[in-house]
Amino acid sequence: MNKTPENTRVVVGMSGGVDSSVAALLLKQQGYDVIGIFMKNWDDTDEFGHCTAEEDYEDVRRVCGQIGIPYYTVNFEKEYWDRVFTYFLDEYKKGRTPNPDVMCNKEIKFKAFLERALDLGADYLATGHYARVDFYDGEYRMLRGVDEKKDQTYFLNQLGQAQLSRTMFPLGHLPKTEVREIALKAGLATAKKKDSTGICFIGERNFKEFLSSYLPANPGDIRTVNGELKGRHDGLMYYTLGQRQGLGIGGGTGTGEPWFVVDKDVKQNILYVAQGGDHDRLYSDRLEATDVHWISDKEVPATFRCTAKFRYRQPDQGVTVHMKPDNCCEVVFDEPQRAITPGQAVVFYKDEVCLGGATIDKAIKNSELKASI
Ligand SMILES: Nc1ncnc2c1ncn2[C@@H]1O[C@H](COP(=O)(O)OP(=O)(O)OP(=O)(O)O)[C@@H](O)[C@H]1O
Repeated sequence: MNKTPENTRVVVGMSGGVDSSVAALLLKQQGYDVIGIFMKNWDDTDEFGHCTAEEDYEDVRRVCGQIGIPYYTVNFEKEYWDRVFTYFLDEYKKGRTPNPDVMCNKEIKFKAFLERALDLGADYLATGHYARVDFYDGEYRMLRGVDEKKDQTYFLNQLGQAQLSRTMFPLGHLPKTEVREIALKAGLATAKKKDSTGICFIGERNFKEFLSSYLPANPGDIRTVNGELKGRHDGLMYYTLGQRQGLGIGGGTGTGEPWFVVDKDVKQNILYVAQGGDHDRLYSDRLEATDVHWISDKEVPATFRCTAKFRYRQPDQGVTVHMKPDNCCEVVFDEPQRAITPGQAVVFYKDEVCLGGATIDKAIKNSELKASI
């Protein structure tokens, strides 16, 4: 049977936000057999019995009613806990800064959820992500969303051929402003809803309080890069490289500039700080990464040039990638980079195409290399 929109079933991941609402609306208008599914991954009932997932589901219900599509709910709390939250805590325990959104896309949205959608007879899973999929030279490719400010390929870097062959991103070719306009024109209940923020599925939290309820805090010394004692930290897990706020130490001494986190010594439990947001200690020339993943199944050269992002929304940086054994790589930067953070993702691009990504393990200065020869 020839596939037409009418006989193509698409499950849309409905978050109760404007993006997934418009994704579902557009697919329905194109004639697809659309089903909306809301995923619950976290029990977020607070001490007052208030639960944002319930409010979001209420929005999903209203919007699906307006669009005229059936809707269901699935629960992946256990999978989220086992595959995303456990990793999240483990990374913090190691003094690293994890990226739960990347892991959630890999393990939940485009694994557990996609599998469930296919079990329900869907041909595709669609989401409101700002990214595009195309088929070129015998393979699926993931391209950046055309709205540069909203492009979400950074978080989707772990998808592969199997996922992309079953994925639709109906908003990838639209600017966000147009998505809002479409929602307003259609009178969708979520048209004016604010974009979601905070930790993936867990939402906006007092980060310190939240983390301390899962991991014991281990206070220790704050020292300058010259070893001078500057104060006490509440636990290394609360701090990220390049961070300025929340150190509890004023300027006033030395150069008078504010203090920044420049290093963490997990073994000795010391937080290292230096003055000035552009301090030399914050910069590195290359990084080592693990768990390298390529979206294409074609063989990757041992060394190649491309661009990379080391954090979401960073402009692309020129790099040379050297593949290493055991799925590792070394990434050499054209220009020194600030605050390369272990645990975060490095994501590779060739023009519009997202090539894949890896987990940053270590930032390295060229001077360290020379010193060790
Ligand atoms: N609870 C959920 N259930 C099902 N799908 C979800 C859920 N949360 C997010 N998604 C899917 O993942 C996409 C990206 O999620 P993200 O958290 O980045 O939301 P967003 O960009 O604010 O989008 P939205 O406006 O749809 O909330 C959503 O557009 C939606 O398709």
